[in-house]
Amino acid sequence: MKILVAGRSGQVAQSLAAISTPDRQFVTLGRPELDICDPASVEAAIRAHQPAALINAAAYTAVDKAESEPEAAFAANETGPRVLATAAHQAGFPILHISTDYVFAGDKDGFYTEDDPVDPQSVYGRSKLAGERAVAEANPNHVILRTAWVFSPYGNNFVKTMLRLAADRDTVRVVSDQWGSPTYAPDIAEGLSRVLDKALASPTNPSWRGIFHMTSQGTCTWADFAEEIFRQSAERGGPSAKVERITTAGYPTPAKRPANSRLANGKVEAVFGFGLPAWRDAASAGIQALA
Ligand SMILES: NC(=O)C1=CN([C@@H]2O[C@H](COP(=O)(O)OP(=O)(O)OC[C@H]3O[C@@H](n4cnc5c(N)ncnc54)[C@H](O)[C@@H]3O)[C@@H](O)[C@H]2O)C=CC1
Repeated sequence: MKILVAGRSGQVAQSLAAISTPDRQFVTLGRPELDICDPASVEAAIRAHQPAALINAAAYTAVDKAESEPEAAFAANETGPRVLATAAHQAGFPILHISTDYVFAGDKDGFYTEDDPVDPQSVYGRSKLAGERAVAEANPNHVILRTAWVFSPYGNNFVKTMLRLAADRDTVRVVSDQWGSPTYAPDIAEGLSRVLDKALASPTNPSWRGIFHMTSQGTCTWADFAEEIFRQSAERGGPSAKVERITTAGYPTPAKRPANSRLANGKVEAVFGFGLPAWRDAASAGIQALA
């Protein structure tokens, strides 16, 4: 069985490609042959591969750059998901779509559930929220999985940045007033595959449709995450640095980040019967893969 994955070079797309088996082949496609904003290229990919489902792992993820490029962000994060969901609906199969903690304002005291009101504070967050709505409108057969703080052996991410910085400095300044769950893209890929099991086995069951939160277990600040990365890296003889804890105000960025990105995972556990590993175990797997 083939599963079409939009986005070939991204962290989640490459993690899906890595767990392909002869029984479940994740066919990852990206530009130029598959542009999610171009209906003709999406329809051609579906005709060529005859997949059983579609996963959208493509997105515009440059959070700060999005503030000055809203059209590009909305094209990839709203138009593209609508094109994919429409094509999947016409072909009669489900779409799994990935979204983000940035749909929330980040000012809640406690974990965000799927029922909490959204209130994105950045262009990226607004474009991702528009994408969630576009997918839900275009294809009732959808699962939208919101995740956060993604890292992996692939592409650019926080773990790689910390290890690179530690290679040539003693101290790294990291914000310590934003909370979330560092989530390992290979764990997201396993989670998507578990979701697919149910979605494909009982395609008419409405309980698996809708929005779900899926992050690592446990929460921390970016500074905590950096300290754990350096502790584990040092244990393996890799680069390490001291973390200087700073506030968000001390590290101004064009896009506002949610102070609280803690997502409650109870719904995905109840409906799909799994949870992702704890973030420290995820960090360990990531550092081992990079070593
Ligand atoms: N990176 C993170 O920390 C987080 C990511 N997410 C979401 O997770 C999903 C996967 O993220 P990552 O794997 O980290 O993203 P990534 O930035 O590593 O990969 C995105 C991929 O999409 C491709 N792409 C962009 N526009 C395209 C188009 N028009 N046609 C085809 N491909 C296109 C890019 O070339 C890139 O390969 C995204 O939906 C993202 O919004 C959610 C929360 C946090």
